[in-house]
Amino acid sequence: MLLNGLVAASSTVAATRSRLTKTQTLADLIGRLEPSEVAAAVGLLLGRPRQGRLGIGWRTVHKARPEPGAGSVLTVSDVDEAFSTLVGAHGTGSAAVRAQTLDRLLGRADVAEQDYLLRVMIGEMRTGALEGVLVDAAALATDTPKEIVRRAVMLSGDLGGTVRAALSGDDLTEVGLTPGVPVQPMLAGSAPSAGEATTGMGASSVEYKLDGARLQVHRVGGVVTAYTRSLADITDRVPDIAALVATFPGGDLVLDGETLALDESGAARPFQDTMSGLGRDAASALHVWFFDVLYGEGRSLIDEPLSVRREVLARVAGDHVIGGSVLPDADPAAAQAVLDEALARGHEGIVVKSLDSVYAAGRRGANWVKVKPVYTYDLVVLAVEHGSGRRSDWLSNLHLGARDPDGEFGEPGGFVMVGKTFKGLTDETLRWQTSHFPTIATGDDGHVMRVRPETVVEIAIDGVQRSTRYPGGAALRFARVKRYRTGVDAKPPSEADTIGAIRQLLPG
Ligand SMILES: Nc1ncnc2c1ncn2[C@@H]1O[C@H](COP(=O)(O)OP(=O)(O)OP(=O)(O)O)[C@@H](O)[C@H]1O
Repeated sequence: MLLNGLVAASSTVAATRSRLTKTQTLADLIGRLEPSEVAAAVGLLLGRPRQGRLGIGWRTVHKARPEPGAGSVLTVSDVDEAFSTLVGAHGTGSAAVRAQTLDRLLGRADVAEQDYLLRVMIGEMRTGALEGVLVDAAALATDTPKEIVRRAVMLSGDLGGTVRAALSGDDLTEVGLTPGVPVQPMLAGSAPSAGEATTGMGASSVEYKLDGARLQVHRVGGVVTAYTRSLADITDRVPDIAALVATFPGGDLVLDGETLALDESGAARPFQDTMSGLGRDAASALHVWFFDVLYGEGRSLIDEPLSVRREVLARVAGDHVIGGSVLPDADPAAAQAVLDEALARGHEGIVVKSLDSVYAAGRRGANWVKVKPVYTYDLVVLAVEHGSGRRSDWLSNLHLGARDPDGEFGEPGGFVMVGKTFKGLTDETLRWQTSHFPTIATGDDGHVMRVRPETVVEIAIDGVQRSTRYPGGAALRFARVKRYRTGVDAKPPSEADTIGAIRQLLPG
């Protein structure tokens, strides 16, 4: 397929708010792709080349931009090949190879194609929200139920591969959970109180919500591998946990849990300590509690109710199962008692889970509901101001954006500014952000450095007020930085909190 077909489809998708039009446009496009082009095309559409990061900054690209060509000659495969050359170039002479590759590629592209490629190459494409639409489009193009495509993507962790398999006529229902292949974790919705979390839930498991880092641990043929929330392999940073899981009874396993640093008295330590434990070799202070099992006793358990999974978990992980209580029916007072107990032990809150529910990989829903007494939101840094006074050498004040998936207040899939903060930044965090943001800068007027919207930061607030200054009509009150969602605790911008969630806190 010619690149310009993909660029045209992509601009149709960006120009409409109708999910149906987006889906149909992409379904048409998918229907015209050769199976061999699918992975590259999906990568281009999502702004995430299948080769991974191309290591090209906006400066290089702005310098490198040659005169546009006539267009309509580049194919998706040409682009894919050029990207492979770019990531494959190492060592002496690699700079010249990269410059030449870039020049050849862009010299054959017209203006629209150049713009598209540049945005993909520097990672400026904001299409995280497109993943769901692509799943629907693949379902439509191959006449497969959406749920089946979605499930295959979650279980294989590979959207491009799933679309290719569907196009080639493979039976996607056969894609199952495979120990060793990490799956998107199930996520929690939220409720303002224990009472509201239990409403309508029926029998539930009310668990402590530990303020650590999510860990998915696989054991295959005795070999243990641990993954973060965003499915990065961190086995070598949690050797004690890997050794512990190696001693659990039975064969292959997939466990879901939380790792946390504890002090000598057994009390939870601040979140930063967990992170530095993961960062250094001194991982011995890290403990782990499991709250779910996805594979065990010789079979996949994701379609079993939580009640069954918890029984297996108790047999497999024994003392390492997370604390909490099982409630036979909705019982606000009992759930509140578990919340009080969790807070008294220094935990963040509780997660109330329906005992009837299956493990819905990658889903945030009503079957897991978290309750935390402090409001925290994961927002995206849109820009950062150069500091003044004591902070004049640092990048300090952050401009914070909430996700706007439907384009209610701007571009669909974009971000709406809801506030600024320089509170809560430690010297270490200031140092980190001062070196990080220039690597993703898209412009700098000497006061404000604009950055690609990809850094997620967890912000605590006291509330939200009406605002005429910000386009979403909402401004954060007393925003302060809790932590960056990077590294082991990474969260992608496509999962940041939405402007809708922030506006829910508006008074009256
Ligand atoms: N008992 C538990 N059950 C499920 N998750 C738990 C539990 N204890 C701690 N967690 C953590 O809580 C997270 C869900 O809550 P929360 O939303 O506050 O965290 P998050 O990482 O910001 O967001 P997300 O819900 O998007 O994962 C899980 O990802 C997991 O890391």
